[in-house]
Amino acid sequence: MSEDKLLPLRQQIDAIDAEILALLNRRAQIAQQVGHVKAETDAPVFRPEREAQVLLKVAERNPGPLQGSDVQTIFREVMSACRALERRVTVAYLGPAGTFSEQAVYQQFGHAVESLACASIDEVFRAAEAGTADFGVVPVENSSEGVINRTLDLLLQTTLSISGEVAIPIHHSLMSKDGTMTAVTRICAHSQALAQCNAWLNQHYPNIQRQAVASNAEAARMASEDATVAAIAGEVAGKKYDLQIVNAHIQDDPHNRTRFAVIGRLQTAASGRDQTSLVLSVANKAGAVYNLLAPLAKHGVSMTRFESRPARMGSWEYYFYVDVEGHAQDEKVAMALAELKQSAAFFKLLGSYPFSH
Ligand SMILES: O=C(O)C(=O)C[C@]1(C(=O)O)C=C[C@@H](O)C=C1
Repeated sequence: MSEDKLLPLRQQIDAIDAEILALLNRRAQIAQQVGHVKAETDAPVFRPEREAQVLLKVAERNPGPLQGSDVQTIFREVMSACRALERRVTVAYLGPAGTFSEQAVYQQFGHAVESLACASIDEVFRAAEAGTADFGVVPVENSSEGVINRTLDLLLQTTLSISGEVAIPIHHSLMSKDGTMTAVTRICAHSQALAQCNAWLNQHYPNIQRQAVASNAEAARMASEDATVAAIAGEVAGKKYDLQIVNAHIQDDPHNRTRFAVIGRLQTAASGRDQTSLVLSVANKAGAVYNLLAPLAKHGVSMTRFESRPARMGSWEYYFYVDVEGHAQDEKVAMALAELKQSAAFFKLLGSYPFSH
């Protein structure tokens, strides 16, 4: 009988689990001591640069057979639980629960956090600015649909910094109460999700009405109460509202991803592999943008992202959202930024934080 063979293997697993448990609690005790040291100087509990270093190190050291990314998921939760012994941080996000924004919160902070669902991106900023939340998580850009304008506008005005970045794959599923489309007369989702699945919907359900609603989670809630509604949402939202999958992964771009910014009062220290975000504008004359960016090339700083937004002041002026490799305190980045600041009509450092791709 295979059970006879399983028993000794399970005994070995039990013994190893006891060792892991003892080690985890030893680690937690040290984290508590770290917490006391930090409390003496009112130092920040969440240290994104340190967590990024720990996660990088475990992936590098991992001998297998466990996959590096799975080991990182485990250690993210270990650090989250240890951090919660120091203090449980509160993180505001664009709700309701079950959205990809909530998933981004857990991807950055692990599950031992207090997550605070907000009704709008503005409210996430307000919660973090007012201190109701320690951090906020806001969507910045979707790989198929482009930038989230409201977030870019609010980053321009806020007193907060970007302290981290999370990119998560966005997989949409078509779901209904019974897992079929028999009774369905309406497909509901957030307008971005409808756009991201447009070609698939045209091909498979060209004659079913589509309706944009406030969020995919709201669509899932509607579908759970009404058999004539199907929702497009992530599977987390589907599970939350007990929906069945009609078709999984229906987004037109299989590599569809959304980047989220972690915003807070914290200025993240250098981790060794960092990125810096800034906003610039220049006077409207020929060659101005080219000249503006010259200091980056001069100091050998790579630009990883360049996005322009109209300044909305009547004239055709633009704000440029630029990401560069490195931390603002790295010597060559610091020199390049000082020169950029001198020549730009407007300069705002949004923050430096661990590189996450
Ligand atoms: O090293 C610290 O500063 C800690 O508080 C410990 C720890 C960890 O568990 O490793 C926990 C929280 C911080 O965000 C970083 C790391």
